[in-house]
Amino acid sequence: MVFQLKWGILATGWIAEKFTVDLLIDPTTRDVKDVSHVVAAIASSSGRTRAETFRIKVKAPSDCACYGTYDALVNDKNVDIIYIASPHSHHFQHTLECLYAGKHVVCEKPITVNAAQARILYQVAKERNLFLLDAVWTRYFPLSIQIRDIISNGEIGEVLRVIADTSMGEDVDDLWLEQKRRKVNLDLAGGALLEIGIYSITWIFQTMYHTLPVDKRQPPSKIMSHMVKYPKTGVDEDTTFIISFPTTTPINELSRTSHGVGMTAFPLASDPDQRGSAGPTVRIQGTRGEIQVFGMAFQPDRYKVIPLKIGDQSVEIREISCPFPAGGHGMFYEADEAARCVRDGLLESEVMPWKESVLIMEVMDNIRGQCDLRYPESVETTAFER
Ligand SMILES: NC(=O)C1=CN([C@@H]2O[C@H](COP(=O)(O)OP(=O)(O)OC[C@H]3O[C@@H](n4cnc5c(N)ncnc54)[C@H](OP(=O)(O)O)[C@@H]3O)[C@@H](O)[C@H]2O)C=CC1
Ligand SMILES: O=C1OC[C@@H](O)[C@H](O)[C@H]1O
Repeated sequence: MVFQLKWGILATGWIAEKFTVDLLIDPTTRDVKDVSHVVAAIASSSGRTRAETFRIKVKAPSDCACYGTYDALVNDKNVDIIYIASPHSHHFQHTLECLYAGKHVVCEKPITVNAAQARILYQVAKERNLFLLDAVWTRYFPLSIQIRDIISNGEIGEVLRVIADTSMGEDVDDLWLEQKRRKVNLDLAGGALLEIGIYSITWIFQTMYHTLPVDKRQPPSKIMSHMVKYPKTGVDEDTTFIISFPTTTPINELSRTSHGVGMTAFPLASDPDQRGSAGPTVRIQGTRGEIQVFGMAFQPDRYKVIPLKIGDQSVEIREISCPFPAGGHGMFYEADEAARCVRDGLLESEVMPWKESVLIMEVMDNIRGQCDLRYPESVETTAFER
């Protein structure tokens, strides 16, 4: 039996289009036969015409409802789950609105602006018995799953250092002048850390934290950071951080730490020619070898497993390519995960547990706190404003 999930799309911007197009791709093209997706409704706060134009553009069926308010969408009885694609400044309010209306939710990254908001969302989802997913898409890729498995199987030994760089190579003044100004707008919780630095943190967490058995996962023991602000708006345009974790392998009774070095920037590029000439964007370094990930850290397409050479033994390097099937953007993987969780009556996904999602928000709070980046109270608030 194929389980069918009926989606509502909240907001019609850039990523909403990518996600909706991916939802409409036949799942069997990626060898998925147990779940399928229906785009049941689309809502735009800019009016019904905008929602209808979006529906036609993404080629959603003509019986898909189009609304000019988010309120109408959350009250549509034909919708099981809502994908939230508004700016992150609005994720807390929009997710609460959906949960209070009894809808399951997949919310774009970052799930909220701060950890306090995320805790409230997960609490409400729990109380109302609703599924809620932090849609940091990269985690759900086959590439990420394969890499986590290689690490969990011990193939590169204990991971003691991860270096992850998510830097876009975008002119910040151009961002500010263009329609993409959301990314550097303080009022919309802009800045490199929340926009793309979250992917460097994702790589650090999914390789150094998530690969441990649940009862061995420990929060970071220390975080250090440095930020460069964009003078016109005060958001960060370039942020670097070190996140240390306690390890489970003390040396001579002394505690030992592993650490992730994360970088993120708008004006610099981690993969300048987009062909990997500058090297990997993520390096996962273990005591018996290294995994190198190529391509933008949010959408990598290949990786190498490089065993440590010991003595004269020959070393076999494996290079694995993971293209997205059917011309997809790669967002269908998180949708499939959501469908399976809803089908199985789960409230959270094992791939991105609520606890880990909150921890990641705490890390970003900590970095912002160290570097004095605070958003307006209307954005940081934990009050629900109807
Ligand atoms: N996973 C990924 O790869 C990506 C994720 N993202 C995340 O998705 C979210 C949206 O990003 P993106 O699509 O680039 O943003 P856009 O600016 O392209 O779209 C955001 C949409 O949100 C709606 N919206 C509601 N309130 C506001 C408001 N006050 N100001 C502006 N827009 C508003 C609008 O849709 P409408 O008028 O229809 O209501 C708007 O089109 C962000 O949180 C971002 O972090 C972004 C890009 C890639
Ligand atoms: O989340 C993101 O990942 C993909 C990028 O293109 C985009 O700018 C960013 O928001």
